[in-house]
Amino acid sequence: MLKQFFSYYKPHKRLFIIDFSCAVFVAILELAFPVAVQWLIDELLPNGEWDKIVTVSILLLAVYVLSTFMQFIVSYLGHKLGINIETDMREELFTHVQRQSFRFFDNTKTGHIMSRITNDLFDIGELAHHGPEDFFIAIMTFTGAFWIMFTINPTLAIIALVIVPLLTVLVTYCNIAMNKAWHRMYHNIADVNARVEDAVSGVRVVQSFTNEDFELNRFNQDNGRFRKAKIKAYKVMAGTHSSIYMMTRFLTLIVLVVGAWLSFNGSLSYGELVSFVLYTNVLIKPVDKISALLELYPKGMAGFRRFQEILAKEPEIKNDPNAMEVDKLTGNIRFDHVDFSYDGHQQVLENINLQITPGETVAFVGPSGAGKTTICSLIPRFYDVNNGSISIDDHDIRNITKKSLRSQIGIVQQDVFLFTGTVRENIAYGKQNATDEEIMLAAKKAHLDQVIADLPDGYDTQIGERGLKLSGGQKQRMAIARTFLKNPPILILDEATSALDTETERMIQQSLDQLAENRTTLVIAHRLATIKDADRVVVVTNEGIAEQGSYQKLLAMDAVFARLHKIQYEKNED
Ligand SMILES: Nc1ncnc2c1ncn2[C@@H]1O[C@H](COP(=O)(O)OP(=O)(O)OP(=O)(O)O)[C@@H](O)[C@H]1O
Repeated sequence: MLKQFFSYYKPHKRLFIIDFSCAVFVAILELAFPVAVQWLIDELLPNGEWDKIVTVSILLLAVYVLSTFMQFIVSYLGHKLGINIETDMREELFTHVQRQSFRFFDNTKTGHIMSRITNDLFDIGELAHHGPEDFFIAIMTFTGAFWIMFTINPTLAIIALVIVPLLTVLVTYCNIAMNKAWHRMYHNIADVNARVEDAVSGVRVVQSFTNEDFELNRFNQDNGRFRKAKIKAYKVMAGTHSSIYMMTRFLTLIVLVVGAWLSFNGSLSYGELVSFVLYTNVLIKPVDKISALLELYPKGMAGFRRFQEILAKEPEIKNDPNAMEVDKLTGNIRFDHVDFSYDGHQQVLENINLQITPGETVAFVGPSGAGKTTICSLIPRFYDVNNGSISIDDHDIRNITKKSLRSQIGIVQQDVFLFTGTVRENIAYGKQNATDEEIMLAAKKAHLDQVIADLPDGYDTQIGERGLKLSGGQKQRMAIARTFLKNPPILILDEATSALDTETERMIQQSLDQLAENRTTLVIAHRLATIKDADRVVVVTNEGIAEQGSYQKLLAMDAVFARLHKIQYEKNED
């Protein structure tokens, strides 16, 4: 995992080298300071060489100004390196998530994805900045300080070193405990995010059921679990820091007492004693750094592991290496012995055979849950069939690139999703490089031009998050307009005309009829009145395709369709 982690430094090698070199320079200066102090006390002070003392002090001042500048560079460039790596990872993750198939989103909570794209990556960025730099500098200063201490007085240096194995055991133990604690905490914050996402996007349902207290209760449970996990993580962290603090102070004390005794016996000069105590502090600093890394490393690595987990999930629907681009399909769709299951256990479609000719309008009707939407979801390869095949214009859709296949299919759903932005941007979603004229023409065809003219800023009106400032009918017309703009040869209309008043429905139906002209159209409709003019009606039941034919023919057959028809018209008469 570390190897994978370091591969993210590659594009920022130069930045890393500059940052790292400055950090090394700062560390060397730190090692040099006690030597200068020792020289000052033992050589210059007893001989009263004031001019030299002043020169050395000025030199030290210059060195410290330079060191401060280097510190600035280390801090600035180091963080820049961290944020660059974080940005790269975020882009990679976002691209990867965008490539995922529907099944991934069926099984992954949005809040969890958000958590990984924001919180996790923030900690990874911090680790990317501090991790290798602090680690190497800590090792360097530690060995440097120890080596100098050893040359001053080997006995005292070895006494000081005794603390190292103790610290190693402590550090390892804490590392394991903190790793666990942070991992748990990350899992819990992802749950909180998922809960917030649910409650906020579903706030209208929550409020209409006056279920605010219920939601608060569920939120509090997740939030409470997160609080508990975080407190535990901080407790482990506080224990780690204070144990390390105690050990390092204890070390200073030992060095001072033993050093004083050696000095009393004449084997250590005053300058050496002072320099030794100063070096003990230099020796302790890396331990402090490592203990800070102790906090960062498990956090960052826990985030990185979760980041890798998502990246390891290969998109289920992939392009075949030999997949071809299609330019203009005519819309000759064929289902050949198609079986499909969402979960691999429960069969949703079994042995479906269907042939749709170019330009034909086929309506799918049948009881709820029979698989009408599923049939239509297989055509743009939102899911792949388990057995059999689907072909368009005699090409198996698995041999066509996903992008070119989907560019040939337009989908208008009942539950229209619009993006935060203007009317213009939302219509243009159907064709990124559309001209204003094309956008206006599409709006006109969708009977939306008058509505837009009445909006305060016309095409530049902000429609609110997910189009909240528009009515249901207006949203649907926006979806129709952007499909007009896309101009695909194949059209899927998923219950596009339900839940609207008669006038709006009539208008939308007109737009849809116009949209369907010269295209192969699949309509999933519950309201039989809207499909009277369909070329063919396909009745889907839990057993598969029960019957198909023209509206009138199916009525005359007096079987499933006639029964559905009867139920619906009796209901309407009621
Ligand atoms: N994403 C999914 N994951 C798992 N099961 C699903 C998924 N979507 C639908 N199903 C199941 O597949 C079956 C067929 O659903 P589908 O939505 O295709 O039916 P439908 O005929 O379009 O129903 P409706 O008329 O109510 O929209 C149902 O049992 C449904 O629970």
